[in-house]
Amino acid sequence: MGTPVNIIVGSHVWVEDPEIAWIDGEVTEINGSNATIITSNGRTVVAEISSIYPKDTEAPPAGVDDMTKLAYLHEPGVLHNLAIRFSLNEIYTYTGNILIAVNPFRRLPHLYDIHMMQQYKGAAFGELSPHLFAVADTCYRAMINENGSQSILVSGESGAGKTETTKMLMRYLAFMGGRSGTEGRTVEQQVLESNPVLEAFGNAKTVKNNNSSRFGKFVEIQFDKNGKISGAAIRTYLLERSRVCQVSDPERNYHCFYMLCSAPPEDVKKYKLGDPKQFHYLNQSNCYQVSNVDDAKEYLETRNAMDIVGINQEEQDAIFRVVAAILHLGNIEFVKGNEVDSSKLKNEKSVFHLRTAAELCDEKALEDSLCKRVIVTPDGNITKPLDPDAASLSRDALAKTVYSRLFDWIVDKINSSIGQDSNAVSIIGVLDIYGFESFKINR
Ligand SMILES: Nc1ncnc2c1ncn2[C@@H]1O[C@H](COP(=O)(O)OP(=O)(O)OP(=O)(O)O)[C@@H](O)[C@H]1O
Repeated sequence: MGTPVNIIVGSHVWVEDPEIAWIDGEVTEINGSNATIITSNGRTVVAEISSIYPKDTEAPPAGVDDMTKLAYLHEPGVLHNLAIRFSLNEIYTYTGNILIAVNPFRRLPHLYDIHMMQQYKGAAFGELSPHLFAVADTCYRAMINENGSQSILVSGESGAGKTETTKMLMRYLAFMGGRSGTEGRTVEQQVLESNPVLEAFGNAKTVKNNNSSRFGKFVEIQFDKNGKISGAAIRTYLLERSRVCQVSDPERNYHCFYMLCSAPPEDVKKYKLGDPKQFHYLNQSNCYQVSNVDDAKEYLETRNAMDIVGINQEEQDAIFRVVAAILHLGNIEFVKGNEVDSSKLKNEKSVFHLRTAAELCDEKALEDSLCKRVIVTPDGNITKPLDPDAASLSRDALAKTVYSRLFDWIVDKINSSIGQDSNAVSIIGVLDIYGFESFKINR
């Protein structure tokens, strides 16, 4: 990336800065492979020539809307251009036909209203300011004109704004391909309405994002020969299972657990729940609340969203019984049993939680499945007791499996209620795959 050959005394350059990443300055001296630079904030810095980059002094003060127009396409040049545009409330910038979005972390409703959609409808790519509607519009037109399916990939680190972007893309596609005057709710409405349900079960508060999707999602919008939406399917990938039984400060488990603990008193009583602090799967972290989120309200809204996507009351009750059973399962503790390397339930409290979790199945079978392992041999099955640590591990494995199956079941249910069109002529797929975090220690 570096072009050290061009750097001479008097060159305007970018040099690394510990606080603001890159700072501009002027080279005042060159000594072997080092350059002395006076930065624009008045500091004198000595840096290796190979680590400094030329600055385009003729670049427009408001930046460029397509990064391919930059004289130097290097990291400081790109970041500087995005920063200037961001300071002018321009959160979108192109690099060729790729759209870069910088998360504004505040609502900008004027960017996404119906007037904006109307402006982008049919406009050539690059004719108007960079916008995700331009990407969606190009995609839709390519599908119609070339009679072929299209995909949009939304990628970025956690908290970058992928899910919000995906929702806006879907809104635009619904605006273009939505049917008007049909009876009942349209496919596109149903897809958008399924978001709160998926988020309740698949999103959690993380260090980077209070509403982080812990699964990847591929939304497939199906179109008929007239370019109208005729069906849709949501496919999910890689739900983060470990979160169900392991959370650490300042993160939370999946939203649905806290919602259920904050449900109206009759529901809390029915599922034998209470303060989230009582539950092992929730109290490993001290974070129980998310700022500006009312879990009690979210519970009612999730129930309402479930009604809308076609999950009936009986099914909703079954779903929440499973969620509650997982919390009870997590509170079952084990101590050493009478035999060597065996385990038994620790106390009456553990018996209560086992019994409650077992309301979904058989109590004895559940206890055996946690405290014993069945080994299949050619001579028949051998049952081996498990020590308390191994029993806790099998409890956690069960919780994770039950939760991920519950999640898959909910996704299937949403899909069957939205309805797929087996005669669809083409599809537009939007892939929103969750951001991977880079920690000092990756677990
Ligand atoms: N275009 C936008 N306008 C306003 N706010 C936004 C926009 N994009 C993102 N945000 C804000 O940033 C937050 C995080 O965005 P989002 O959940 O879409 O990130 P993500 O990339 O999907 O993260 P993760 O991978 O963790 O799920 C949102 O809750 C919202 O508050």
